[in-house]
Amino acid sequence: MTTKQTIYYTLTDEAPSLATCSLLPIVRAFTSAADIDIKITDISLAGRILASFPDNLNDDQKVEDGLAFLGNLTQDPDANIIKLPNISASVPQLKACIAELQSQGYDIPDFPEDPQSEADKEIQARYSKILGSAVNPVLREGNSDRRAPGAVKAYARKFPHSMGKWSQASQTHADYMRNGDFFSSEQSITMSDAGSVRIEYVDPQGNVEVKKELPLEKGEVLDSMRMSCKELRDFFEASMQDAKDTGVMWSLHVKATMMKVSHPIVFGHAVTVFYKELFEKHGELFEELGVNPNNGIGSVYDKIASLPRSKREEIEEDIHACYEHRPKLAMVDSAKGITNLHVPSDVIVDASMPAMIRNGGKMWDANGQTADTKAVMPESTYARIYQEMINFCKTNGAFDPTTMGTVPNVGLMAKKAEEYGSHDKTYECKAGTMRVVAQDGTVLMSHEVADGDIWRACQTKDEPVRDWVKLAVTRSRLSNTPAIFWLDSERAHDMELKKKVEACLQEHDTDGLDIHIMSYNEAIRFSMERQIRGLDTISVTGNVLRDYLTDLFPIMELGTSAKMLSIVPMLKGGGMYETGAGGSAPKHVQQVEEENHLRWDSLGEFLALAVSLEDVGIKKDNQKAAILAKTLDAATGKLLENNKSPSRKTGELDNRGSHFYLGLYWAQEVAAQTEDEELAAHFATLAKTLADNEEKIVAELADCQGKPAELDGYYHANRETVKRVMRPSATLNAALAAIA
Ligand SMILES: NC(=O)C1=CN([C@@H]2O[C@H](COP(=O)(O)OP(=O)(O)OC[C@H]3O[C@@H](n4cnc5c(N)ncnc54)[C@H](OP(=O)(O)O)[C@@H]3O)[C@@H](O)[C@H]2O)C=CC1
Ligand SMILES: O=C(O)CCC(=O)C(=O)O
Ligand SMILES: [Mg+2]
Repeated sequence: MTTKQTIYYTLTDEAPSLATCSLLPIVRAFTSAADIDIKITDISLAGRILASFPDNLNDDQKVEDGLAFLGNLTQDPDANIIKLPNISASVPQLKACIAELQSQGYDIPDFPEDPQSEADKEIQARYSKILGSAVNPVLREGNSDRRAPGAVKAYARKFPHSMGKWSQASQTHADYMRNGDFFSSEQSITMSDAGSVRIEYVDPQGNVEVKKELPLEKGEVLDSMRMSCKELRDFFEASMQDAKDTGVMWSLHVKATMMKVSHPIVFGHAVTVFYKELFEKHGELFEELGVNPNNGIGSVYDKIASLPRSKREEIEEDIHACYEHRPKLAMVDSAKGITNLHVPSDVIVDASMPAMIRNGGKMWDANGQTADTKAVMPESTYARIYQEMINFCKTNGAFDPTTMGTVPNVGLMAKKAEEYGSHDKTYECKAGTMRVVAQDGTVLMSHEVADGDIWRACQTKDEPVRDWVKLAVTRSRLSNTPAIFWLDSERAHDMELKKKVEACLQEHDTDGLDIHIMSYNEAIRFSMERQIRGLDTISVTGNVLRDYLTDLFPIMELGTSAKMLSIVPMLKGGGMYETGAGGSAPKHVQQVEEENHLRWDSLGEFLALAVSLEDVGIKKDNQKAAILAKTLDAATGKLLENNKSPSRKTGELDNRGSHFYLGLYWAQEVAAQTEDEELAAHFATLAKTLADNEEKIVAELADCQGKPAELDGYYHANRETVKRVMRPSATLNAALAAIA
């Protein structure tokens, strides 16, 4: 019996949204034959802004709140969602998107940076729900299972990506705080019963302000920690001085998107320390102009644009004067003069550190040359693993993608676990005490804080931890691979989790499995030692390491994390299939605009779709869906084997061309299978048409390249225009229309 099933496919931003326009018509040609409806749900940055201001829009401008819809859907055991990467917006990105929408005639308000009136405060509150990583935490109602499927690993071995050379004499290193950071102040408790606690601030006079009441579940772990503002600034100063003295380039790596409250503050301190004299001299004016260093030095350029020319030039000269006695800064775009301190969302640690390590420990300087780098990640908790990998590469040389083993990840992610759910419990403090107090007045945790210190609390619920341990045991069993729980003996939080993990493991059959608990440095060394011997090791980690490691290892192994299979088995039974583990690659859109070539690789989408279809097959007993899943995997394997992935070079096969080959191979696979003759017959014609016209279609897809492509918008491009750009082959379009 077949019941119609809907797969919700997200419409996001930038390169993935362009790719969707080309891929979906092909996918729909297949899924319609299995009675599966693919429904687009808009969770793009522009879509989320429009959905937040319905009262400002005409009826024909109003849009559905796609994120709220999908958020509810995660609670449905039948949920089947394919989630592409989306923009996690910094303030500059949000403002750019607002300006674009306004220019298109949407009467939405400006982002009030310093709201005074109640009305402005309300507008800012709506916008702050859209800022940073606002999508993933809503949808991720499950833990994370990310790995490189066999076919992908085989492809990387056959067609290895380039790897930079590592020299033993490399000056590159990770630099982090030794004292005064979150790591050195972490406290943690586990709730023996359900109950509520209060987060309180006590001023030096002893007055108590309740910041928040927090209902907690039985078995929930609650942490609190503090970063000293003074020690952070002293650290930045010393680190910049050391880089200057030793002639190494300076680079800051934070996650201002996901850690959307604490990391922009950290970023802002780096900006005001680096450009110290500038902020000392023009502090008052900057205050008046509304310069916010947390938005980067770009904010200074932005706000001084309206000043009289002579004043502006004076400030620009003062900016340049700062470079004289500071170390070289790593560049995001040396041609355009965009530095690492321009915008907080340009350098995102999970992708930027692996990219540097893959590149022999080098980043780009202002002259477009590569240079050894002091990679600064103030918070030492996780920064230490990068130093371990750097040491390892200095000793052993660069990893070899043709022989190295793989490190898949099982990540604790559900219900905003750990630091990634801490934004609504993060405070930039005044001097006094921050504490967590039980209902009966017992002080459970407490920190002395000084002006400007950052204090935060993190929650980890019991149910996700149990599910995570179970997922680790299941993956270890199914893949016959050792699993390492990365739990640091120096961390209060991890020691609370360790008790739970040990108890939980007792409840599972672990006979014959190789399961360990190790501190981070030990765990990464163990995994890398095995890896260079071609052996695989599952990393079982908390939420931040999930994010970091699922870029770090894939970027070494596969060149990009876009090629990962990324599954979120939802706690309520549904499934979310994320595509890859990387982002939305803004550089790729630029290339389309300039040369009409999209180098985005949709392999993550192909992999996600196959597991999504497999799930429909099982849950709905839909045999056709099961066949489509199997044949899609086979087609993806063939695509990799024949190297039909997009090339980076204009004129060569791009994203659209790789979609054509996927369609061709998929049709051929369905036509060739014998389990369902009706299905085979249905696709035989498509297979033949596509094969007969291969040369013509590939030529049509190449001929359009080499000239600029107009998308009519960046954040909110015109979908009809994008369709024309992304579907330029009349022959392919006709073949797909014929089967519909
Ligand atoms: N799941 C999610 O929703 C995520 C969203 N993001 C968002 O994405 C944006 C960019 O983040 P960033 O840190 O630069 O990370 P990205 O992963 O987008 O970029 C790193 C580099 O990886 C390569 N890459 C990534 N995906 C692909 C792909 N599918 N095909 C080919 N190459 C790929 C590109 O390299 P090259 O340019 O050399 O081709 C790219 O420049 C931000 O807005 C961020 O918030 C980031 C991570 C996850
Ligand atoms: O949601 C985000 O901002 C990024 C998520 C991410 O990097 C990841 O899950 O790997
Ligand atoms: Mg990531």
